[in-house]
Amino acid sequence: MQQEIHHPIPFTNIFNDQADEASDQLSSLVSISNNYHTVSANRRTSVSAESIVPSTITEEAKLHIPKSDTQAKFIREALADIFLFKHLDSDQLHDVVFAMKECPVEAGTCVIKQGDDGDYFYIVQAGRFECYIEKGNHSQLVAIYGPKSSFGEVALMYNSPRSATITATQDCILFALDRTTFRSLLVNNMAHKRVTYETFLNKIPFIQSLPLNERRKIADALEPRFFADRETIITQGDAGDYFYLIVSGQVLVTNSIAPASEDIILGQGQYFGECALMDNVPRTATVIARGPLNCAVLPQQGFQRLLGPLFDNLKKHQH
Ligand SMILES: Nc1ncnc2c1ncn2[C@@H]1O[C@@H]2COP(=O)(O)O[C@H]2[C@H]1O
Repeated sequence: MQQEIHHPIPFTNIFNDQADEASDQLSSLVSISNNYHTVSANRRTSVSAESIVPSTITEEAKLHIPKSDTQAKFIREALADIFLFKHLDSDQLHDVVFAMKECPVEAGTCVIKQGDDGDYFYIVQAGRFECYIEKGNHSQLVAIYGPKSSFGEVALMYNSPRSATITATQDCILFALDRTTFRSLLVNNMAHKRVTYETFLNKIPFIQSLPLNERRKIADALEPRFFADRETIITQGDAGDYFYLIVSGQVLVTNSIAPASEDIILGQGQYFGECALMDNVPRTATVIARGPLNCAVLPQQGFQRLLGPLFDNLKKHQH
């Protein structure tokens, strides 16, 4: 059901358009986040960080914002759950932790406005945010973010406009990572993963129909998972969490309620785990590795967001 959203305060872009240097951006963030009602709503028209070569950020240019041990621990724990950061080494994670700036946000503040340029990636330290996608005069609630959740990565990853509007529903505290640091650390990693999965995705029938940029988004969101022979990947009755694509190897899909003859074997380029995620029901079968198995998985949120438009198609191709 669609619902109307009324912003308690008129939206203002809480960041200005003059700060090309990451350090300038962050100092603006601090002063502006305390004073967001009065800030100019001008959108940035150019973003210098786009042209950055990922590995060329110099030691001098790196931000180092002092943190308490508790703050650093909190950010590390939050990053550990965010797939984008999973491939960073310990030095890179250290850079992320100390580039993040703590920002208090008052209830009612619109932190991200759909359609704007992206300037920061956020981790929620405290409080609650709502994420809406605006279509015409309506806004649809698509996510709620609490402590350790993150948002704001899409526009930074793809140089695209903000894909949703995000508003604080109570007084909150965010950690914000500037665009320059985000891209310098993550774009290299993403490029590598994209190359790895793009060719694979191009061979999967229901994904082939998507435009190139959509296929790339899926490649970027996939995470590798490896399983040993006979390892149980999914247990019937459990809640759904991931969608699995088989990169190499085979699985046995078995339904304890249906007769054994219903068991099926899936191999390279096929997928499983979609039913529970599409229909929001418990896992409908148990899936076991048949020999060593290499999968690429999409977490539930990414699955809904990236493959949502293909659900009809997915159902048609269902085994
Ligand atoms: N359907 C969705 N479900 C969850 N989060 C979303 C959804 N659409 C957009 N977002 C988040 O909202 C953010 C808005 O800014 P970005 O597009 O940079 O990054 C986006 C994601 O982090």
